[in-house]
This record gives sequence, C-alpha cells and structure tokens, in this order.
Amino acid sequence: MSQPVIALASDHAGVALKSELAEWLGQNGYQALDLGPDSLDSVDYPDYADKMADCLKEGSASLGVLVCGTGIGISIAANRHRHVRAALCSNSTDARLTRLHNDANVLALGARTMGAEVALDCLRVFLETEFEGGRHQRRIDKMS
Ligand SMILES: O=C(CO)[C@H](O)[C@H](O)[C@H](O)COP(=O)(O)O
Repeated sequence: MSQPVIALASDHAGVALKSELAEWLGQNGYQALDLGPDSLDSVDYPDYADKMADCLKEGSASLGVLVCGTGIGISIAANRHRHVRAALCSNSTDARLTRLHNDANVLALGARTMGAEVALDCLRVFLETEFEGGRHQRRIDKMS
C-alpha cells in the first residue's frame, strides 16, 4: 500500500522543527514532501503558505504542516486560499478537534512557542483523527 504524502513548509523560524517533523513522518509510515526552505536564511512566510496551497490544490499531498515562529502568520496566509483550512494548534486536543470538527487539511505550529515533543504529539493526533462529518460538514460548506 502506498504511504500517505504529507507536505511540510515553513519560514526560517520553522526550519529546524520542520526537519524533526519530517523525520518523524518518515519513521512512522508517511512520505514527507518538504516544500522548503532548507536553510536558515530569512524568508517570507506567505511565499511558503502559497507553496502549500498549490501543493494541496494539485493533489501532491493529502494534508500539510506549516511552521513559523508562532504559527500565526503562516496560517493567516494559508487561509487566504479557499481550499485551505489551516488550524493553529498548541496541543493535541486542538489537533484532534480541528480534524473532527473543521476537517482541517493543514496543521499550523509555532516553533518559537512550543517544544518539539508537543509538536510531534499534535502531528500524530492530527494524522490519526478522521473528520466527523454531519453537522460539521454543513458549516464547512458555508465557508467554501
Ligand atoms: O509570522 C510570524 C508571527 O506570527 C512568525 O512568527 C514569523 O516566523 C516571524 O514573524 C519571523 O520573524 P523574524 O524576526 O523575521 O525571524
């Protein structure tokens, strides 16, 4: 069976955490598709949010992970795209509920505001939780 492809992107503040997340994905049955950047040189998070939006639109990955310093800027930028539902999560409860209720297709994390252990916990729960549908689908339809 083919491995689910999970796209990752960040700004410079999120590069190190993004690498840890990509490594975890590779070790846990997923294929990590790293959209960059790969250096610590300063970049602008909207450019990488746009790369993620394009990647999801063309179907190269089913879900994505975005990382910046706080996760705020990059999630704001990603959510300007109609097909993106990026959720900034700070714990695994956020990650579970945003999959269950919002069918979030992008997990946003803050590299300067959370430790790698919590980030990995968010990622694991995000990937293991299915959308509940029902009344939640109606609400999502109102945003599309
Ligand atoms: O967009 C942000 C704030 O929500 C992110 O934390 C960015 O990573 C941050 O603004 C980058 O700041 P820097 O001073 O250019 O490293």
